[in-house]
Amino acid sequence: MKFYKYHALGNDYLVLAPEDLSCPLTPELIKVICHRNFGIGADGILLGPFPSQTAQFGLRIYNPDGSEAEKSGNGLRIFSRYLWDKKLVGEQPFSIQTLGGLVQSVVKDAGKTVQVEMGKVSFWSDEIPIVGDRREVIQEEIHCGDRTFSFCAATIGNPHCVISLPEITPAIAKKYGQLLEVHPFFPNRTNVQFMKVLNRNSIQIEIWERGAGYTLASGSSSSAAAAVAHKLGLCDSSIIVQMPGGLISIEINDDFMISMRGSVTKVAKGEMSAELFDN
Ligand SMILES: N[C@@H](CCC[C@H](N)C(=O)O)C(=O)O
Repeated sequence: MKFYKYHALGNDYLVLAPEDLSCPLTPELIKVICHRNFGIGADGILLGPFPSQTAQFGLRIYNPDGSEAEKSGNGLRIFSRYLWDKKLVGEQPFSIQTLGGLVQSVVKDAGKTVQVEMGKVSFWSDEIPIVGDRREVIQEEIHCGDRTFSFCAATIGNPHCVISLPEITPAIAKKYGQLLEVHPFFPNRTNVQFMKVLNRNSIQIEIWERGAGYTLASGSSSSAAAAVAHKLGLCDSSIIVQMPGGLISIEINDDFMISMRGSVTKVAKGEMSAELFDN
């Protein structure tokens, strides 16, 4: 089975074309393919393009635990670059349908940069989803292990839990991220971001991704964390998000529509061995 590998700031994805699948992409198969020792290794799989009734291209996004994600910012930049590499798109904007909604994408700088109109961030509990009465989830308390955090919840198609702290570390994201991902507040689990506001136009985040664990960067996490910083009045509408893997630029309009811009790097193309699927 043919595969293409890309990374967006160290968040790595495999792109598989539906017509290249030699068997159904089951959760078990996804786990093996994404495994860093027993497979190729990836933070997720992008399966597409599919025909779509509403967009030029349809995309399915899978986490390395085999679950399906509604949206992925880095995944969308990577998939856009893949479409550009395949000469299916050029310099003009194009649309992609995900389970988490329709986005507009444009490839720039000879494929090195992609800008995605990611859609709208909502803080409404029923849209995220998060348990309890319908409300915008802003600075509520959540108990987790030996800590109680103040958090905001948001969705940009996929769910996010954003915690603002004076200092953040990878260790904090790893220790509490895995507990918050499966916290009973979030019926569909959640992505988690620990955020440090640096100034009116920049934040730093550490990320724990639903279904993937600790990652070096995330586009939907950048969008959600920047939207929270803006909603809380801590940042303006143009925000640089610093992550261990690098920087993403976020622009937020008055309706919390998000424009995300960042780099993509092509890593490899190859052929998976049938032996990989033996067990
Ligand atoms: N890496 C992604 C997010 C991928 C999906 C996420 N793990 C989820 O389950 O929602 C990004 O760049 O946004």
